[in-house]
Amino acid sequence: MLTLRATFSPVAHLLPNPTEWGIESHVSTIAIAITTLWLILGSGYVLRTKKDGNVYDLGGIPIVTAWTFFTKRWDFLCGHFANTGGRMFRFRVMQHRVIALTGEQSRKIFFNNHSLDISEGYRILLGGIPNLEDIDISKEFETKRQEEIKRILMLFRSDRVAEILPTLLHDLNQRMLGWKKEGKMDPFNEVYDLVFQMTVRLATCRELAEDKAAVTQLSGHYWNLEKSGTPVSVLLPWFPGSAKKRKGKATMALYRMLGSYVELRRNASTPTIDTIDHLIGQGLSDNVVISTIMAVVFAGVVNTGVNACWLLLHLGANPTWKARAIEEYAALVDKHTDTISTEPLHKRLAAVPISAWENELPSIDLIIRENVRITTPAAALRRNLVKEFMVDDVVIKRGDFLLYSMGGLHMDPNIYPDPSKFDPNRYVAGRAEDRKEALAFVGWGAGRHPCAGMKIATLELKLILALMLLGYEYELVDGSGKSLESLPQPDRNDLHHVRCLHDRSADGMFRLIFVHRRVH
Ligand code: HEM
Repeated sequence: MLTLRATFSPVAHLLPNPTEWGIESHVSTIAIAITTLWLILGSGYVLRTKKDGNVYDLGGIPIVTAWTFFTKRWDFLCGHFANTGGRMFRFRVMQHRVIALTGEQSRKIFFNNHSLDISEGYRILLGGIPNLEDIDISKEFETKRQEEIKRILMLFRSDRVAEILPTLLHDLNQRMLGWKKEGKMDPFNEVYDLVFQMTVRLATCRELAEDKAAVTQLSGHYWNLEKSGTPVSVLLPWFPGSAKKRKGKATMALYRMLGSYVELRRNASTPTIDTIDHLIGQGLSDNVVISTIMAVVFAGVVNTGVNACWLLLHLGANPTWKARAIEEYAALVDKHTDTISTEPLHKRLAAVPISAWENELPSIDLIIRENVRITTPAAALRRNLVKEFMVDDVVIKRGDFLLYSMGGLHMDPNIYPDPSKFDPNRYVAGRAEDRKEALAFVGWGAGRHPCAGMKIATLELKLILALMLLGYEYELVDGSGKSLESLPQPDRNDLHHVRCLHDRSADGMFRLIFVHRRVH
């Protein structure tokens, strides 16, 4: 008679035979326990973290080891660098090998090596950016990256930005009027909305930017896509789960929506200075126009949103720097506009020339630099697409992925003492902490891929800050309305919003909100 033992499982022969239930079953149970323990200890030994020359191979079952890389990236990097004594380490994301670099020499290679591709790194390891294969027109979208970067730089040339400046300020003012004269707000929602509005104005056309419902709809598709990079969708990209479907749907919805505005502008009788018209005017196909808009939106919204929020938070918690910033803005307005003007603030700010915004706000430049340092996300990603090379005697094969923890660099106490402290004076002559090592500050990228939006993002931040500091009084309070004693740290695992650590207190209320009162 066949029993349960008649299977091909290697542990099946250890299973108790129901007909022999009794003393023998105890023996078998013990045998199972011993085998399981042996398997756990054995696999733990085989899969343990091992040093191989100058690099550590992370142990464990690859999918399990890599899981927190997707769910808690900051903790993943800090934890493994702590365990390896700050040395380079390797792990697997499915079939891919990922090497986490550290140190000055590796950093120089990471940011400068010509074999390393930036798009592939983010496309495969991040997932939450539009994968144009999802809408099956990838070939048409394969425009060369360099051409795209050139187009983006051209879009934000000073003369174009000067023309659009009054409209940007008008948009911000309109949105801020929605906050009422005084009240409370969650900066991580409201300030993000300001940034999204500016991005739409900068990247598309008037018909879209001035239709609030359409901007909200676009923002919904954007966030659906941004958040679709779940561990399952990245680790198992072929798995037809809800994240994959959501991503495909959001990509299609974004593409269709932007496409309808490109068509609208293509059929318009008179061209305007708006971005879509500018791109159409260069003879580009609809798909290239749409991919350029998407590149601007995806490169810009999160980074600029995070920085706009945290600038206001840091200044809210640092009265000395806030007072200095207000003084600098007031001097700018006095110098460039009519001092007895009764025009509303946003109109007076619109009269300040771009060159003054760029060159006459030195303290605010320090404040922004410090803010970018503290909020820089966990890691930059690359893929070696060309030929094998070495980093610190470790072979980087063709196809390998590399990551560099920009956040770790910016929080390194050997470079930036007391790194969590908001201290814009770190950069002034005499201290110059950001020059202690090569590329010690990478908040705007470095080497082969510096941020193509640095100038426009800095201007956006300065505009929001000017309207908030000159137009409002605000303070930071907790959910029960009490002034905050100290500013919580940014949650660097939260790649989308970088909200505060422990954002909600035990009673579910936000730990941090703004109480604001409009004064101008
Ligand atoms: C405060 C806001 C911003 C910050 C802190 C920021 C930061 C960065 C950083 C650190 C990189 C380098 C990433 C890497 O090396 O892997 C980068 C690249 C880039 N950024 Fe920004 N960025 C901001 C806003 C923007 C905006 C508004 C745009 C769009 C106009 C933009 C466009 C780009 C592009 C296109 C690249 C890639 C450049 C290349 O591939 O060569 N960024 N940014």
